[in-house]
Amino acid sequence: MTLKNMLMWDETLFRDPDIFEIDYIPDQFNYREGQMRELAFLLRPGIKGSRPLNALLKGTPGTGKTTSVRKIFSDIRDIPSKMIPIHINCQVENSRFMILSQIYRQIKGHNPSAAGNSYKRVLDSIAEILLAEDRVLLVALDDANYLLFENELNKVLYLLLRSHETYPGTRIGVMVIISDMDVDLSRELDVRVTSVFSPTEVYFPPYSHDETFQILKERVMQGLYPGVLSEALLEVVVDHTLRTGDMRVGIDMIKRATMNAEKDAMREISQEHIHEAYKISRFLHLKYSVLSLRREEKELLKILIELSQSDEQLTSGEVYLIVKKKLKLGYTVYYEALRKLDNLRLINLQFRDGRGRTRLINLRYDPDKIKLYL
Ligand SMILES: Nc1ncnc2c1ncn2[C@@H]1O[C@H](COP(=O)(O)OP(=O)(O)OP(=O)(O)O)[C@@H](O)[C@H]1O
Repeated sequence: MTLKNMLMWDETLFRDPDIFEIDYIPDQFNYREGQMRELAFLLRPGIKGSRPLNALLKGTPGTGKTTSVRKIFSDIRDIPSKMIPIHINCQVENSRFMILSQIYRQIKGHNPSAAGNSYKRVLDSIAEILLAEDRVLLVALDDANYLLFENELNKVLYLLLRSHETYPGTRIGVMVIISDMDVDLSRELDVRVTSVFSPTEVYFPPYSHDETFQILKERVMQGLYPGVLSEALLEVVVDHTLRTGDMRVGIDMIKRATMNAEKDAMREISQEHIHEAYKISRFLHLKYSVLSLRREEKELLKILIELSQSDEQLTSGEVYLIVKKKLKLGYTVYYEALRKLDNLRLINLQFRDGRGRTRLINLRYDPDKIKLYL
């Protein structure tokens, strides 16, 4: 095909490409009825104006937590309700000030005034609105594992859940969403928070083989023309998806495989198209984790990559000597950054027996792959 013909080519295998977008909310959302019911039960008091019950949603990435919350929030907005539901993506809004500003923005439709440049002022304004309008606030902290650094989760929960002490009459409920199953919140939260935060836990188990197959099949039927992806090859996609445990990988693979087939001007996806797609889609997690890092965390990761080229086992103590010189970070900030990389599963931090605080550091991905996103 000439380049011109390629640009003009308007045949597509996608019936609706939006179906495979990352923020698409599916109409068909099966296998999560139990969790949705439980959430509805917890939130129900908020509709009438009481404080909703707090919830902790747990489950590995891509098990439908965000989608469940978005669907319930959309239902709440459709009925007469005193509750204002606010969804916060903590990968993006990762400090107390940013979260409060985002809550304000979602309520008012614009930024807090420039004069309100402290979290306290923003919280004052939010409380004022809630009291004046007799509204209840429900805040979903999605991917709250990103707030486990620098004590942000404690700070945010403290402000939201104890707001009635500072602003009597305010009612705020919180949903904390965690996708890292190794996180033990009871160890992360301090007493001032746990004394007011005893959430009901709602668990999102990984999807089974059959569930994954049905969910992906539904997407294919909606998003692609008939015959583009055979059931046998869909099985291959399902196997890869189960291996990563994240439904997003399957959805992304189907999109990429279809684009690969289009590029070859084929009407059907082949095994090779899927194979090529998986090479990229399996790194979805890596990509989003690296993109969410702060500047100094990225710099630290670069140093770890550089040092990992030698055969020496990396230890936290030795790496610090280099980090101190190159990045001028204090030990606490450095150690927090290491912990974050470990939490995001970019590195593995392991205790070494009998050597005090020093830890062994191993990269979890091929350094060349990480570099692609740095
Ligand atoms: N039961 C389901 N039916 C249809 N699509 C689903 C279902 N569960 C998950 N998905 C799809 O899988 C993708 C990931 O789901 P979602 O973002 O809700 O997961 P999550 O548990 O919030 O992940 P993370 O912890 O990484 O934020 C989304 O594109 C969503 O539409």
